[in-house]
Amino acid sequence: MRLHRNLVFTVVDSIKLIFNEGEYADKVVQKALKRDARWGARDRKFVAETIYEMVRWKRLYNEIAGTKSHYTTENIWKNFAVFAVLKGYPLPDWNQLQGVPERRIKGKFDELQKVRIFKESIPDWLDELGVKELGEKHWTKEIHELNKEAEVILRTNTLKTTKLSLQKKLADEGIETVFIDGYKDALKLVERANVFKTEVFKLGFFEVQDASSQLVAEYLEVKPGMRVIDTCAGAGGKTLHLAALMENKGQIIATDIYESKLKKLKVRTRRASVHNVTTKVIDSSKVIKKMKGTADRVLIDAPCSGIGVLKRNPDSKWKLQPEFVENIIKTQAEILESYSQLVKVGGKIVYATCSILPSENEKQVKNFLKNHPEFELEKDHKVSPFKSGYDGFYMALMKRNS
Ligand SMILES: C[S@@+](CC[C@H](N)C(=O)[O-])C[C@H]1O[C@@H](n2cnc3c(N)ncnc32)[C@H](O)[C@@H]1O
Repeated sequence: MRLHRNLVFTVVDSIKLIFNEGEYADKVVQKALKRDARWGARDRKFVAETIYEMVRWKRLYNEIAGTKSHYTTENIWKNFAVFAVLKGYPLPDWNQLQGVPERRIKGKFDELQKVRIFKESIPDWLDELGVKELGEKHWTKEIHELNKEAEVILRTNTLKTTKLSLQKKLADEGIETVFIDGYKDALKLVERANVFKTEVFKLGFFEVQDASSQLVAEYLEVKPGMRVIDTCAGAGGKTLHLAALMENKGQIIATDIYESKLKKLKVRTRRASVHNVTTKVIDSSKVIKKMKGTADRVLIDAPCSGIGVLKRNPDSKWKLQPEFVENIIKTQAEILESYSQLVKVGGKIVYATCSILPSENEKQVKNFLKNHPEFELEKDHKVSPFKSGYDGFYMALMKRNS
């Protein structure tokens, strides 16, 4: 296990882009991986994982290294030194790594394990919010889990193949996967790999989609031939799943306020051979008005804090602000109020988020039901990252009775 100069320099430059230029970690990682075509799988793995680790543990490393959050190149190297020492890399004889206090780093790390904001490397406000919403014991478990690296999960596109056949084809391309109990169409990668390069991806045989997220479309109880509105469709992760569950029969109207996302959705439908989706940009209140009371099923996959998916987006810990969470809670209530009206009498809606905060989840549903006696809650499901090992999600199925 040796540190290679060009890989570490790429990591340092990438951290600058994320923390000083405000770029998104996943985009920066993608760019970094294109830097040298000669890098092998192990080099690429080192670059991607080290960038994510340095983002995830920023506050912990800052505290150990005595660096401030605004980064000079010198400070990034100091944080990198903390990473290298804690991961057990022998330090090379480079100028940037002269005089690294290895014993002090290890001692400080042990000392900080007693303080949650440092141990779990989170901002004060997020820790306070987590404790307030979930209670200290529950929050401590969830945030610990949310700091682990996300596994790669695939959803079989049942319009094109079966899970077993997909597993065999991936194995032929050198990618080992396993089934996961309780997730009908999911395959889990045994080892991280770039699945987007495979032939089976190009053929539309699967989508990358976390296991918890795969529960949402199923929760809506769709059937072939139904008219379904996916109100916050984004780039269509759940739209594609709905289409597969509906066997491409019936109609799905995918809406969002961003046209750019719906364009990506269209590209994905073509690859997945999905034929029953039309898209509509919500650019005025008329779009919603026109569709009132017309749907058998409505999915409201609401915008949220994303606290349930911190594994996947560790930079959200630093980008998210308390004001954003307060505002998004108001937006969710408005969205639920307005889009629930799209369903017919006798039809059903699912309200879902990728958050674990009751304020964004069961409390929203409770408030909505208080003001809407025409709806009843059939069931709801909280997916705990700690208990499941996957993303944190919430979903509630409600029926419109009158
Ligand atoms: C959780 S994401 C959706 C993810 C998507 N359903 C999927 O499975 O890939 C929430 C989406 O809501 C959209 N959004 C935000 N405000 C909205 C609004 N007022 N009406 C409709 N969509 C909205 C965002 O653009 C974002 O794409």
